[in-house]
Amino acid sequence: LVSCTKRTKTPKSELAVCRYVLLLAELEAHQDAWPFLRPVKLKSVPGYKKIIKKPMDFFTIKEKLINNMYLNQENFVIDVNLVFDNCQKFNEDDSEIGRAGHRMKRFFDKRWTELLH
Ligand SMILES: Cc1ncccc1N[C@@H](C)c1ccc2c(c1)OCCCO2
Repeated sequence: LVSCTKRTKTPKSELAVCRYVLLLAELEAHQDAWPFLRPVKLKSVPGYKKIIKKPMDFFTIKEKLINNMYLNQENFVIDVNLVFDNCQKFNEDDSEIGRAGHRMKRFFDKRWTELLH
């Protein structure tokens, strides 16, 4: 993972990267994270490729984080929210995956706010 001590950035964005790394680790460890840990296999989920224009998952977010592809915090939050928006679009609210998505979104929103203060 990104070494939080690497002095390649201004201290402010360095702290931000540590915040994302921490938060992402919490998301991945959450008991309801199972549908979101890896990219959806488009061949094993009929309709997903057609309906979801921009697939996203926690592993892909981690890779982007490690490759320093989040130049500002907005892009990190945009990708995390993409995971949950895709989930709401494809899954019924009253379904296993739909409910997991709502719980994960609530958890993320809470932790994101806490980490900002
Ligand atoms: C987030 C999401 N949204 C819509 C569909 C799937 C997913 N997640 C993927 C990883 C998944 C979860 C459960 C699955 C599945 C695949 O394989 C097909 C068989 C049933 O079990």
